[in-house]
Amino acid sequence: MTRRVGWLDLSCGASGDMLLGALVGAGVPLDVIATAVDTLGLPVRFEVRQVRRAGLAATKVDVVAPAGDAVRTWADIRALLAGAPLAEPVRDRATAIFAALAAAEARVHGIAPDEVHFHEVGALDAIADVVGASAGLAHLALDELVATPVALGGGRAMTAHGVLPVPVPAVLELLRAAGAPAAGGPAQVELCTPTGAAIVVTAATGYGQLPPLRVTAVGAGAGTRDLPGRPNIVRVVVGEALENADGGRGRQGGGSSGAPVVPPSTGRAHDGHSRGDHDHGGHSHGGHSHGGHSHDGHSHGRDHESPAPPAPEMADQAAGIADHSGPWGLAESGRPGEPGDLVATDELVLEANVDDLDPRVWPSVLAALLAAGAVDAWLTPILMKKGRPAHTLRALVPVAAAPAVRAAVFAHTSTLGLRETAVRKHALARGVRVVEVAGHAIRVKVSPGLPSARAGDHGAGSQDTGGQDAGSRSAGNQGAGGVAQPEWEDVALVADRLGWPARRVLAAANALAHRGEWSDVSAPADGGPAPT
Ligand SMILES: O=C([S-])c1cc(C(=O)S)c[n+]([C@@H]2O[C@H](COP(=O)(O)O)[C@@H](O)[C@H]2O)c1
Ligand code: NI
Repeated sequence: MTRRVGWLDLSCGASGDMLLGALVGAGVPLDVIATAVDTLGLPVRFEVRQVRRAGLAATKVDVVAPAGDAVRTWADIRALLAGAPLAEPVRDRATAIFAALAAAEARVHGIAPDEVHFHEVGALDAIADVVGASAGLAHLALDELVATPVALGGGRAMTAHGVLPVPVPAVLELLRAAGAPAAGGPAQVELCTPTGAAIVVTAATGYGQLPPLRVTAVGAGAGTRDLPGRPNIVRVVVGEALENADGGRGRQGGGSSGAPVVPPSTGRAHDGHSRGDHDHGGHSHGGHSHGGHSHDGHSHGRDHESPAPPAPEMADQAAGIADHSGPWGLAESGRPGEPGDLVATDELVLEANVDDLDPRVWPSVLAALLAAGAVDAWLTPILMKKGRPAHTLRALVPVAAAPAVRAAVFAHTSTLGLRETAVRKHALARGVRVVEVAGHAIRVKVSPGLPSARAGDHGAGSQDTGGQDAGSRSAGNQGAGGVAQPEWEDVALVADRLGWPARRVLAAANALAHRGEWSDVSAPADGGPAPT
């Protein structure tokens, strides 16, 4: 009998939405996934679109869920899964995935599994990822699922626990418990999330390179961000095992597909959902405070990844990823940037005058251009030929992203043409630091400014007027020529979590930045949106 074998390429990490995209890309009907998730009766839905990641076509699955979802306990989720009319294999696998997450959280925080309160990983979109992936895997009906070692990334991630080192503790614990192979890097960002790791270690029957297969389907699941130089995707390959393909070579693991597959080292049964090394039994639930951190919000950073950036600003904007070259980015010469360096890049400005688009469409146009790789996109009201009120749409675009942004302009607007101008952009070398406002991390973009601007600097705060405006021009201990800009998305998120007016959070972040009271975090958090 033909054995159906799947292979996961996790060389760019793993997250729930990337795995879902890979499954859909490999031919799992979205309906199969959506129908399973619908049985839970949660206010979530899926959106699927085709995108490009570093030039490769990939399937992007987004879980659309209301913000501000409640924290759930392991018991809440277990009961939700137990009570839903799910197919048994789907329920079993989803329960096993969350059981693995609960066991990992419990160990990391030194509490019992029943005391675990999930934050991000218990949010609606994570539940949809887990149940959807379980349904997709059941649909593929694989006899084996082999995974490459998972790329973990590095640096720091901003989470409901505050700023955590990457790999985050829950990911490491999931890997340890499953005996799964992994490696740090290749980028200094969070490449593998707890949800991604939990799905992988629960579903994988072994680890290794692509087994000998007659390939029948290939899917590429996209992460949210398009990162220069490295496709931010998970790939799944499905095929029929070539049973004699090892030509008599011994096999390293229990895989029957002929591949040198290494089984997980814990000796668990590989039925796809049996995890003998965890205590996932029925429990009662108590309160829990995760290791003294505050947990009153959610951040859903799901993807990751960065190449060695050609221009730090591009990396900043595309991915919220710090450069790898030192705290101040790469100088024009290519050497690690020093404070005061100007970093120059060649980019394009794409523009078109448009007089016939429904004005309600414009915000989605700007969003689409940014998603396609534009560094910035903006509108200017104009009066054009024939006295018509209209808009000029402009996008600042790295050369490599121009094809995707051009395509997005034509797809999302009514224009029949566009103009392009080559521009040279000069950006101050900058780094990313993190300040904490009432226990919540906020990223701050920091540059000491040009030496000429710092010439009259007489030391930190010497020219500062205090208050919230001063924070943006007087970058902590960098002096009056410097710049420190709190990330607005982080400020808004923290304001929401604290129930404070955003201007109060902004003022507090600016004051901390002005005093240089930040942590030396060279990689920005990945839990929040990319810095802009
Ligand atoms: O939600 C919880 S409890 C949580 C725990 C941990 C630990 O490592 S402990 C980390 N995180 C971070 O949340 C985001 C989202 O994760 P998903 O798996 O839901 O995509 C991510 O940055 C995790 O590192 C959450
Ligand atoms: Ni945790």
